Amino acid sequence: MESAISSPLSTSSHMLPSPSRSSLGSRSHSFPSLPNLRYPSFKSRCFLGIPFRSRQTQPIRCQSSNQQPAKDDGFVIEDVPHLTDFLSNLPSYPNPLKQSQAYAVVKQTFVSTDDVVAQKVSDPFPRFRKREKKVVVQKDDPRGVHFRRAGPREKVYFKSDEVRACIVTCGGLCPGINTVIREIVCGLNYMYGVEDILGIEGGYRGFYSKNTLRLTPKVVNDIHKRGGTFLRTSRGGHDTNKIVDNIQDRGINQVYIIGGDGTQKGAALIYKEVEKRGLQVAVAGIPKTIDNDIAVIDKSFGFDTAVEEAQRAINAAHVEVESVENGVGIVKLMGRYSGFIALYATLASRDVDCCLVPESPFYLEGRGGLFEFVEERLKENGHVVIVLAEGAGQEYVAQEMQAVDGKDASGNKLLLDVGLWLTEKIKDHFTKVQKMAINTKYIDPTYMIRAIPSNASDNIYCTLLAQSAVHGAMAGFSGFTVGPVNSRHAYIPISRVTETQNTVNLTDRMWARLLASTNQPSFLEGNELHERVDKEDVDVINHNMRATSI
Ligand SMILES: Nc1ncnc2c1ncn2[C@@H]1O[C@H](COP(=O)(O)OP(=O)(O)OP(=O)(O)O)[C@@H](O)[C@H]1O
Ligand SMILES: O=P(O)(O)OC[C@H]1O[C@](O)(CO)[C@@H](O)[C@@H]1O
Ligand SMILES: [Mg+2]
Repeated sequence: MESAISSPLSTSSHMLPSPSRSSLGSRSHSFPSLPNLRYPSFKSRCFLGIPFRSRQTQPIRCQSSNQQPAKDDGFVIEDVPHLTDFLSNLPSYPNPLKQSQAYAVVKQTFVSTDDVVAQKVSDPFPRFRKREKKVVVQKDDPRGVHFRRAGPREKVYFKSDEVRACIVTCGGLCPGINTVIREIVCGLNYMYGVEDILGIEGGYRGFYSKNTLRLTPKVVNDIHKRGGTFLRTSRGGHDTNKIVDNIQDRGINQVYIIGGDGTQKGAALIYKEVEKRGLQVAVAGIPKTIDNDIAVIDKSFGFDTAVEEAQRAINAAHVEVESVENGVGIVKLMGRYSGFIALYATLASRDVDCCLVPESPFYLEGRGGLFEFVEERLKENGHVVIVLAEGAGQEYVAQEMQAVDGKDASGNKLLLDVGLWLTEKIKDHFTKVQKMAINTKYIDPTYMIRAIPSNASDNIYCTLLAQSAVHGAMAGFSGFTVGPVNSRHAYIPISRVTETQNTVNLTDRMWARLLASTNQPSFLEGNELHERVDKEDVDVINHNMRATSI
């Protein structure tokens, strides 16, 4: 029973009416406080009698009498909220999947409520223990941070015919959004018999400024073959109260939110407001970003597709510069604060001579600088291809352009065109300083790598994400994000995926692999430019770039 972990779940056969503004908004709810169950909770939940411990807190003993004595073995679970945390009498029902033909022959239809996913798979005593490292673990397993494993539960907290779900997509595009939309609709309908699914158009602002779309498996049948988002998207416009008012007004009780870090922050606020109002509304986040910078999860959907599409741009640059004398190809790829697309596209291609990412400051002049490297490669091969992430070298461009600090509607800093800047710099240097004729080709495929449908593996990944989100919402979890951790899908507290961003770790083997593959300079030793942008400056710049006005 789920309650072993989190809550005294009632199995009464009565269902609370679907929340509507009139039934819930006007009442003031005082739900009994459950001292060891509430969210943000990490403070005092128990797992098999062992208290969960957050990264920040010390273990706290569980108060219920039937729990085993606490043992501090460093096992930590970062759990997600459950509707029963604040709706203690919420009835549950047997999961209709039991009757579904899809799961009829599955050995273990339901995820064991004790299953958690280890954030890091590392055996602290590999020499002494003769056992396999496991990703999904149960009791007596090693210390470390764990998340609740995603998947269908034996009990659900919604009657299928009382579900009114909605889906919204926010932020920039990403291959696979339509697949996620499709699979949420089909998953709800085929697995749980849900028929009432609404599409919120045009991002968060669509909740309060647009009519909804009715989504059925038939309506979404083909959308995965198209790029973009069937529901359209926007930046800005997050107004928590207006959104939750609208959720209440429309009687929506499951909200699926597809979007990046900003969107997930918005989802956390929606969940908090829903909890404050005591609504039986499951809020599920599906993380999306082309930049692959979402913390905790292994990889974000659409990333592989984008890397694949980037090959075409790199290939074009290579063909162009190979065909002329002293050809210098420059390809700018997306990646605001993290250079994953540039890194992986470079590693995949083998035609790239040098990859520049925001995480690794580079410099142009002097020993070990980019100009020297370009010159060497031109002498050696007659051509050179540089791939750079759009966020790379922003500080240098800003210094020279004295640009005004522009922001988009969500408060994200608008980037300067580093590709154009670098092209001009290289041109200038070789023509004026080196007196050497070069042939530059600048390719900026920015939107082309994200405005396409997802490839086969991303499609499968999107399906898993969507189904995991549906299982989680039906099981009564809320305020969670879903995603693979160590290749197993898990329910992750939203704050864990928004508190930091994944960036390319320069001390990691992957960056070393790239350096080894391109044989480019690491730019660790620098001249004037490098010295000017010391670590402190880079930190300040990064901080400023991350700052949003919301
Ligand atoms: N801190 C925040 N709190 C509440 N809402 C936010 C916050 N940051 C962003 N949002 C809202 O989330 C939506 C999307 O945010 P944003 O434009 O930053 O894209 P994103 O979700 O980060 O996706 P990506 O950056 O990958 O394109 C916008 O509607 C914005 O208003
Ligand atoms: O031009 P738009 O649509 O605001 O999106 C651009 C940004 O969105 C992203 O794709 C995702 O954050 C970035 O890489 C890029 O800078
Ligand atoms: Mg973002």
